[in-house]
Amino acid sequence: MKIHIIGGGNLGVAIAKGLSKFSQGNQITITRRNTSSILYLEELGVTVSADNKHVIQYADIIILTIKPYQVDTVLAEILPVISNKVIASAVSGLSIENLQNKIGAGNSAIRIMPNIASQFGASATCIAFHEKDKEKAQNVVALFQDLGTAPIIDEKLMDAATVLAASGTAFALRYIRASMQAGIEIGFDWQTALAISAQTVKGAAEMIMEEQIHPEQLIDRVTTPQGCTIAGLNEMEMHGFSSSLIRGIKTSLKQIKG
Ligand SMILES: NC(=O)C1=CN([C@@H]2O[C@H](COP(=O)(O)OP(=O)(O)OC[C@H]3O[C@@H](n4cnc5c(N)ncnc54)[C@H](OP(=O)(O)O)[C@@H]3O)[C@@H](O)[C@H]2O)C=CC1
Ligand SMILES: O=C(O)[C@@H]1CCC=N1
Repeated sequence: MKIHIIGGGNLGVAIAKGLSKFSQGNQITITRRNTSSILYLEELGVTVSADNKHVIQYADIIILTIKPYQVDTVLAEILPVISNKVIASAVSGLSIENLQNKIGAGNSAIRIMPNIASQFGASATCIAFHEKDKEKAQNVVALFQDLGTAPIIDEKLMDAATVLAASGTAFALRYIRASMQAGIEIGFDWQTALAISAQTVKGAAEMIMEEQIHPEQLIDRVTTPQGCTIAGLNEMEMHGFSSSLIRGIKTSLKQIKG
């Protein structure tokens, strides 16, 4: 397929890199106004352009990875030269209905919420679309399945997905950083502490995904009675570990909803 990514920033580049590695047989074009920092993507076989319209008429899927306030400018530029296109938007807060109204009935609006782990084929990309576009959305779903998981969700959960799955990357990284900092305090150099913390999180996530059980069942396997784990966990909870995470996620959601 021919994939046209508009907005070669953090997310757009992660998707382009992921597609070049994990989704064979696609032709990828990525655009931004100042291309100098992403020209290296050409070495991965990705076409880089400052012209949003460059080969767009051949695109099977157009992916929007621009900021909300950049949408109208970009659409004004591309709409005169496209018709009958699938436009997959990762723009946070932009509803399918709003995008569909902007792009007209001749094109299809699909909403996607990937995260930057797309680059490593490890994103959790939530996807929503209207029933009329069910068939056209299948290519988008298949594409993002190559980049990790791609659950189809009800659009009313899209803002929640943004926070859980996209902002969630930063939340998980902050846990890893805190764990690393503690690791330094108890005797490791930062590199060793970081490597141990990251691998431990990866191992925990793999167990959850493999066994598909409640985390507390796995936690129970680690917490030896009178042992160090339960002592540490209880101390963390007394200082608001879970509640601070929950409050943070709910605050992020409020920020999107405005
Ligand atoms: N970062 C993330 O983890 C995630 C982000 N999102 C959403 O994705 C969108 C992009 O986020 P993010 O990648 O972080 O933002 P960035 O600012 O990193 O990327 C946006 C890119 O768009 C380019 N751009 C701006 N105007 C135009 C234009 N007229 N034509 C073409 N390109 C343009 C900018 O480059 P230049 O100025 O050179 O044109 C910039 O590189 C946002 O809506 C965000 O909410 C969603 C999920 C995860
Ligand atoms: O922070 C943001 O607004 C964007 C959306 C999710 C991740 N980054």
